[in-house]
Amino acid sequence: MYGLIAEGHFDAAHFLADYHGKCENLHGHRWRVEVTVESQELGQEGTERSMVADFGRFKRSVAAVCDEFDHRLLVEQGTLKPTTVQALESEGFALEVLPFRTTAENLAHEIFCRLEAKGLPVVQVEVDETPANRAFFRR
Ligand SMILES: Nc1nc2c(c(=O)[nH]1)N=C([C@H](O)[C@H](O)COP(=O)(O)OP(=O)(O)OP(=O)(O)O)CN2
Ligand SMILES: [Zn+2]
Repeated sequence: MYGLIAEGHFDAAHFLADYHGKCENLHGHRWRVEVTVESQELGQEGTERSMVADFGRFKRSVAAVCDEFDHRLLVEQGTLKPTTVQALESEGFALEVLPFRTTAENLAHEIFCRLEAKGLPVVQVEVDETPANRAFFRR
């Protein structure tokens, strides 16, 4: 098996509804993202001959997905009143409303799916909320 690993990161704010602790309040993280791709075979021709994927293409794809969350308020759909969402947007704040609770586990899964949709042979996405808090999604 061959593999590559690329790292990305994004800074964002979030809160965990129903948490019953300090994380229910709005706070921020610098999320670190580590993506692993694997393949039994290497490319046969062209730019990606003898590669799992071009490091450049791989890194840019990871960065592009991280950018979709960067400097945004990540909001689980339905956890803020529509009038609050409208008020924040009318102030010019960028929100990313997501159909899941914004845990590191769910973010790892979402990033996995977005990278897979770009055609990368992803096998694992690790998401660190802090150097001590790490989650991953693996398939
Ligand atoms: N399994 C998970 N547990 C928690 C998640 C998560 O995504 N998955 N997220 C949070 C919060 O987002 C929180 O920001 C991080 O939790 P916590 O470790 O409690 O906070 P600190 O890093 O500030 O830790 P201190 O030890 O208080 O400094 C909670 N749980
Ligand atoms: Zn948090």
